[in-house]
Amino acid sequence: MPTKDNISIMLSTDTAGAENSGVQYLPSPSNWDTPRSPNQELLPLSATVNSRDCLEIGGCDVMTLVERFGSPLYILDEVTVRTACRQYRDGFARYYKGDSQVLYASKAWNCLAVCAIAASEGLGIDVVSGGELYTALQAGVKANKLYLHGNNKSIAELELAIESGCTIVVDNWLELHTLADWKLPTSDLSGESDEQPTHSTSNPIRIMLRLTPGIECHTHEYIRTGHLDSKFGFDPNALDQLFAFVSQHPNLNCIGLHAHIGSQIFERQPHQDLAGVLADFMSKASGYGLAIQELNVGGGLGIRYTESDDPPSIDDWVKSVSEALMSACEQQQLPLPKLLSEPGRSLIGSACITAYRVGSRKEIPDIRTYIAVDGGMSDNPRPITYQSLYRAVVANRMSAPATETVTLAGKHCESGDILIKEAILPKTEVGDILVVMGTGAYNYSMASNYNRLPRPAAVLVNEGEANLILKRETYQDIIRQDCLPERLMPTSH
Ligand SMILES: Cc1ncc(COP(=O)(O)O)c(C=O)c1O
Ligand SMILES: N[C@@H](CCCC[NH3+])C(=O)O
Repeated sequence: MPTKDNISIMLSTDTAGAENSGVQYLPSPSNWDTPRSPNQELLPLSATVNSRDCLEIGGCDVMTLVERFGSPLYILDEVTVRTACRQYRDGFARYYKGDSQVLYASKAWNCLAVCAIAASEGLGIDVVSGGELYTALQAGVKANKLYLHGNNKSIAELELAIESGCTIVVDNWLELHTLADWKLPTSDLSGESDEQPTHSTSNPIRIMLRLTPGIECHTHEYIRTGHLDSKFGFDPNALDQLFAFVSQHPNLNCIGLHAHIGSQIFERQPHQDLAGVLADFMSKASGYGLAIQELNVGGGLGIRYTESDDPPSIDDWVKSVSEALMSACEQQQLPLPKLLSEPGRSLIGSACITAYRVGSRKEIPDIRTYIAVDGGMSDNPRPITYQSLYRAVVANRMSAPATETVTLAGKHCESGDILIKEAILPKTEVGDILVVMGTGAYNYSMASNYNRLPRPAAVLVNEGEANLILKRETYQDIIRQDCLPERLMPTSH
């Protein structure tokens, strides 16, 4: 965390042209005592600049981390993740008069260490596949805090969820029928086993229903989910049929309703509207005898990727959602349900940076200068997928004034492999460490081996210590799943 000593170092380096150098992105000193909302910062909360003019995260010099762990390197700041978890958790405890539970939407970054951190802060985990569920279980997350999503869950995924005892967020009729007809284990039917059946009418399957709320929000069309024309959730026009079906199947224990409207949202109104819509749905469900105990408003709060992004703070978002749900329940004279939320990006996005080494430079007079780094769309597919904007700094010369506009390119065999189209940077040299900020969400989790690049390592930093949380892949890892039929072996040629 920032200390008085490194505050003065930072101030001594930022006198010349700080507004135009990497130093401009440091969290503001006036807010260091009361941490700012992580989703409103470009750099992690612990970011400082040391006497070598190098960026430090979690008390670790980024240059030194790259020398030790190689590049590209995801660097995750523990303080920032924990701060975001606490701001959500404590915010709901403060503003919402009923019970609440924050679930980390682990699709943003699912791995053992991140699941373990979220769980240690009292959060549950939202998983969206057998792989994410397995990881969370292996990280020691308790099944009663796990919720399985997915619009096309396989039988094997449902089995894992039922066996482990996590809650299933049912998305569609096929899944609902499958669960309603779920066979009891044969051992239970024969009565020969002492083992408790995983479910029965006396121990029904715990489900929630995902409903499409019909709410539009302003975000990229690929990451909008709450509008009627969405592949996710039950159509709100078929609620009578849905609630009637669920109420007639005693081996389904429907404890709650869920909706999620989209991701990277800066407006507060859509989530306030959602709280009202969910309260309406809950009231309708009670007409069918369904005792809904939990309402889940999903995730979606955006983060600052560039100076012009202006998301509400976590605290503001939590307050407005809590107040909206309390007021909707009061109007409809409903008891306050347990309020669940599922933030992903705003919990982890701003906690991580990606460090690259600068390589080749190509100057095309009067057109553009390309600077290439040693990663690209395989470690951060967001720019090429959603035209997402990022900002970068040169980590080993944080106070050097930015003097040129360049295009930051990846190393993939793809012209669209551009991380930042117009990066304003100091003149870079081969070997400089270029840091792209805000890469905690949907970077590692969407990473690929395109062009057979090994996926980068990730380190967790805190108070001067760096722990590896993901090993860098090797070439052996790259061919691990390859099979070479015998007739193709070199000796048979
Ligand atoms: C069902 C569900 N919950 C939670 C999230 C997390 O969203 P975000 O990362 O924007 O908070 C998503 C992603 O959009 C989602 O689909
Ligand atoms: N992958 C998207 C977010 C999708 C969230 C899942 N519904 C992104 O990178 O912005």
